[in-house]
Amino acid sequence: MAAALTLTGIGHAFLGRTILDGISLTVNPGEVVALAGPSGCGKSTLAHIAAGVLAPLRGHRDLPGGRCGMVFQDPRLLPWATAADNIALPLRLSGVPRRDRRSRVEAVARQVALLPEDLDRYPAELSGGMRQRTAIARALADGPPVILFDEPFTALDPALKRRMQDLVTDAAATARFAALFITHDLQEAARIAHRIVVMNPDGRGLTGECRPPGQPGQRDDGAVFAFVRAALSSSPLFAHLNDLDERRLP
Ligand SMILES: Nc1ncnc2c1ncn2[C@@H]1O[C@H](COP(=O)(O)OP(=O)(O)OP(=O)(O)O)[C@@H](O)[C@H]1O
Repeated sequence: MAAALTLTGIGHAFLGRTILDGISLTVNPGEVVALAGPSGCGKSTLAHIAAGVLAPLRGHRDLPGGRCGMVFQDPRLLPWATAADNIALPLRLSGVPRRDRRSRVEAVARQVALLPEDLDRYPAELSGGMRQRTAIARALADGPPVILFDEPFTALDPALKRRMQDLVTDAAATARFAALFITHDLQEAARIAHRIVVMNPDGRGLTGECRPPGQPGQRDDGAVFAFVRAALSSSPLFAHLNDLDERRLP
């Protein structure tokens, strides 16, 4: 099976300071890969390289499907456009005729549980959760083979966070996109991912990876808590996950 996203030997530096080095990673079609690592290790930089919005100084990015969606912590909606028009943006950019856009917008809105009346609202009229649903619907709209999630739920309260995680799990199972989901929350990774990849704290290479038992969407809370407790207390893979090096933070 050809990978949906392959990063090979990625290296990057800002202002002469190496941020990433020797990062190689693949995500297969239909697979949700959580990318974990301590704050400041370069996860967002890697996501921007994977999305193609930042050219790496070293290494190669291969995205055979050509397109990818992105969801950020800040939903980044156009404030002057309704939810429907925000969701339709990728369709408009790829030249889908107006008459076909509405039905596609309604279909992805249903997938993220937005109601028809929400679609005519402007971002300022929507709650934080509804705005993030709109951002996810926008990422799904043109059916990209890969979606990159950059800590999308970090700012949400725990109940909403769980609901959004379930939404991603359901959408990934239905639409079969490949997802690279960046998070420093191991519990989140353990709920939503098929595979967890851990970055070294200094961004130079990967520490390793593991597969939590079971499948996303089928792990109950007990299984998730047991995995996280064992991982944080005894696995060398996660020993530095909660380290904080403020010199590497913006
Ligand atoms: N445009 C930029 N110019 C200069 N330095 C940058 C730039 N973007 C990021 N950095 C630096 O690169 C390092 C890695 O940042 P990045 O945001 O990729 O890490 P992260 O692992 O996503 O962090 P967090 O988990 O806190 O979001 C940080 O030290 C940051 O200050």
